[in-house]
Amino acid sequence: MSNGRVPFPAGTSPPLAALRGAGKRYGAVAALVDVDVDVRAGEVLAVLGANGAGKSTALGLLTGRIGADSGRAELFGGDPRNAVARRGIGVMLQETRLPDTLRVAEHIHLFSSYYADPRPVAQTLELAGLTEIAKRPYAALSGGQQRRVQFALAICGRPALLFVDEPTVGLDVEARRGVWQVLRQLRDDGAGIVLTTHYLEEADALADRVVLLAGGRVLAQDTAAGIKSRAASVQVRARTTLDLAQVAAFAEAESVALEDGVTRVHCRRPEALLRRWLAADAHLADLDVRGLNLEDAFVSLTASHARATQP
Ligand SMILES: Nc1ncnc2c1ncn2[C@@H]1O[C@H](COP(=O)(O)OP(=O)(O)OP(=O)(O)O)[C@@H](O)[C@H]1O
Repeated sequence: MSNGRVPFPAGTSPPLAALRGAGKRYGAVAALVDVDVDVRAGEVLAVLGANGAGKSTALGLLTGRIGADSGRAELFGGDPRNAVARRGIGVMLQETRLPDTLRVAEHIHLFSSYYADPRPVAQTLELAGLTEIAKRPYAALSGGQQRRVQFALAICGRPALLFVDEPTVGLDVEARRGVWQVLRQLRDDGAGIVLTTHYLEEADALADRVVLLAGGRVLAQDTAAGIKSRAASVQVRARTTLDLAQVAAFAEAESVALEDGVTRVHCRRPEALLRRWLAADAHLADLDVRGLNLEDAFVSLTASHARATQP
């Protein structure tokens, strides 16, 4: 265990940060409604949801950037708006403006100086894959390289709790895998990590737990495997002469989509669906039935939520 933190048996450590019945409105928009979430040491919590679901608002409350209208946010047992509590966190936001003229290593030196026990700068550079470009001015970096600098600034202080908002957008495959590896290493060293991402493959690869938000509410909070099992359990794909509306009208169909000429249906009772589909289409072809990955589960759960909340 590094960083001098005391290990707790899994599931028993007090949360590093939490939302307790938290709500936030922007005028008529309820960005978050009665949200309960916590994140513990040694886990990656992925906060998932469609655009506008409330992910950034949840991160804003947990990091003290915005205040809750109802309920509360906690950081290390205190108020996240307290600057002392915030010293224990590292944050990588979606958009960050940094002085263009400073060089990569200078940025990291400067940020490290804000923390009580920062990592050696050379180690931060190495972890973020920046060693070769440490002397380059920030303005001379590509978008992906600038994103890696922002990641370096979030981890340079050895934070007990790290917030990373879409950390791998714009990164090439190798850099993305590098960030995943560092996040896993920090988690294994005992840090808590809150990750938001639209790459569900990324959440599947990294998350110990997933919070799925829709319309500002928690739709599901579970392990990735648990989320998958809550969703419709099977995906059926086939080429069909029926149009999408005809397939969507099948009683068993939870959600339907057309991709490259293949119709995809999420359902709980594939046998019943198939009997109906085969009876309706004598030319059904290229049939494929399989379990859901996290992306399929996300689509299925959010589609059921949207149907349930339609006026
Ligand atoms: N400063 C603001 N003023 C007004 N409305 C806001 C503000 N910030 C967020 N909202 C609204 O609150 C809701 C939740 O927004 P939020 O940014 O938390 O969603 P998100 O899940 O992070 O979305 P995305 O995936 O697009 O980043 C949205 O309807 C958004 O338009």
